[in-house]
Amino acid sequence: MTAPFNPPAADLAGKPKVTPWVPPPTSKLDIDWAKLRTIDLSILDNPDPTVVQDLVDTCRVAIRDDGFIFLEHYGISIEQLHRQFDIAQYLHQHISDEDKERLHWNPDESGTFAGWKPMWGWRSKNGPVGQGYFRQALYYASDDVVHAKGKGTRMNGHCDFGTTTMLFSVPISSLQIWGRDEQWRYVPYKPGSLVINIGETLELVSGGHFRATRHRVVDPPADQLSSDRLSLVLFQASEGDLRMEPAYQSPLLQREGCFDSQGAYREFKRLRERGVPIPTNRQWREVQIADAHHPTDAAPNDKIVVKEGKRFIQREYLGVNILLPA
Ligand SMILES: O=C(O)CCC(=O)C(=O)O
Ligand SMILES: [Fe+2]
Repeated sequence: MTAPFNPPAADLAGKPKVTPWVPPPTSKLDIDWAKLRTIDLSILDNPDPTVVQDLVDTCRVAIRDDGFIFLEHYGISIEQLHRQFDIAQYLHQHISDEDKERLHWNPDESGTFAGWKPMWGWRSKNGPVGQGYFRQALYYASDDVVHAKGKGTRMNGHCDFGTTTMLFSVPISSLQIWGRDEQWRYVPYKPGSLVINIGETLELVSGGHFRATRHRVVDPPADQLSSDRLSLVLFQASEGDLRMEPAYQSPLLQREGCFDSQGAYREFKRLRERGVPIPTNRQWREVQIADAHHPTDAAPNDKIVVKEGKRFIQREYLGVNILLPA
């Protein structure tokens, strides 16, 4: 049984009055949505062990094959969830120019990924230490200048470098995942649910049993182009000093060994075989954050390679080659 989430009341004295966020309309277009499995946590309370076992089996397949999973009935009501959107909307509507400047994302000095980021034209240079954090992002309605500069991409294709990421499912469809059939597909909206996205650290630690799936953010479908998109995301941190190594002592790896078909795990295995030192969690995320580019900026570490007629972006971090669909 999940413990009830019981935050302080919204109308406590001294709290600002926050206007409710109204979910924008979903896309009515006929879209070939990504098909994700759902983990309904309330099933864990079911007295029938076969029903619970079914959930466990679904979970295992979703973790290994999809890496993107809907989570439902996790102990937070849709009203409580929407309050987080109210607050995010309030933040973006009320933040002053002075606070934008004071809190401007400055990884070189703050050493974190947190901070206010403009629509484009990020100032970051080098050396940030990415920690787990909660992000309230506002993707503005499609803008001709940004569209032309970024060619419709709002965040370049990537795998999250941490353990798990919790994305609040949102009505404006911009998030796309790269399927096993090498096609980008939009993630559909499932009101009130969280989209759990497995990151590279977990793929590595689990010896490839958990799949980190590539994803990106693009302009929404044609009927949503004029809507702003609020996106609330919780990134889970990992211990910076740990090496990006599988947890060989885990009962699962002892029993089944490592699962060799996947991205990050396979790349790191090659590194080990070549005798190159395995980076720590901190080194791995720092090198990636330092290289994070807004799609409107040049990305000097990117190389285009063509494999079997398909164009890929190749990046190289600490001797590991990352291949992303272009
Ligand atoms: O805004 C989204 O839906 C996804 C953002 C994302 O993939 C990221 O920040 O890592
Ligand atoms: Fe991501």
